[in-house]
Amino acid sequence: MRIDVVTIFPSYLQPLREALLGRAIDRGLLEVAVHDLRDWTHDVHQAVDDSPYGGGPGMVMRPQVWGEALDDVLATPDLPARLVVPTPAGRPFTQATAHAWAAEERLVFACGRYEGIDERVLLDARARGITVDEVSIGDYVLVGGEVAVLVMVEAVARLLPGVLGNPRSAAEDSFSDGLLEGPSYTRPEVWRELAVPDVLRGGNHAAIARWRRDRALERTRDRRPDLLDALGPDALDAADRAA
Ligand SMILES: N#Cc1c(-c2ccc3cc[nH]c3c2)n[nH]c1N
Repeated sequence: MRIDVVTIFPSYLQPLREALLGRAIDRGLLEVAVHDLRDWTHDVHQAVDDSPYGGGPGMVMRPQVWGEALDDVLATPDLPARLVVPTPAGRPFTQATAHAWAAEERLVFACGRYEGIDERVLLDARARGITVDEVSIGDYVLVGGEVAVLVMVEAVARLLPGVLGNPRSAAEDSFSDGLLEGPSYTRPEVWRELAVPDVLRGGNHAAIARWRRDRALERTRDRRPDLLDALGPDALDAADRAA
């Protein structure tokens, strides 16, 4: 997968080259290119924003600069691409989104700042046949799109074949079966007088699977009842309903 990020703060994306993702890049599983939006300005001040039509607080990012940047970035390399624009006004970015995007050849992320990007940039891209996704990583407001891109790139990249050491991790993590993951334990057996649940040390794999499912159901019921509602009535069997 090829990922391009356009931003006025390229250094914000440096964490993508650390740890697991850095190793995935080094192994050629992922290609990441970060572009400084100011490279497409032509004035001495390298202006990327201007006052909003209609008034209001803050500034809006100029369409000319974004248009030229996306023209170049989307054309090189010329791969089928999905343009992703993080925004608090976007559709929710979920694990399902991450799975869908993991199948893409290329993702191009446009990081807004200030009050966002002039709407015509998105309209123009769509008019030229580019798939444009306006997405939000949560119901809170950030200062710019860069942090959201870090979140989304990590969520997508970890699903790419070979990136995670154990592919079962992605298959069994939270949301994979519609539920939150239950609690995890490791050695020692007892720590500060707190013992690991006996079932996990017993070796009965069916009992362990049942216990883990029950803990996941309890946690989901307690913290995210909306996920249970989304599962629908047939998703839970009698044992689940008894949990
Ligand atoms: N995704 C996302 C966001 C944002 C966000 C994204 C882009 C910009 C550009 C200026 N301010 C921004 C906030 N805030 N909260 C979210 N869940």
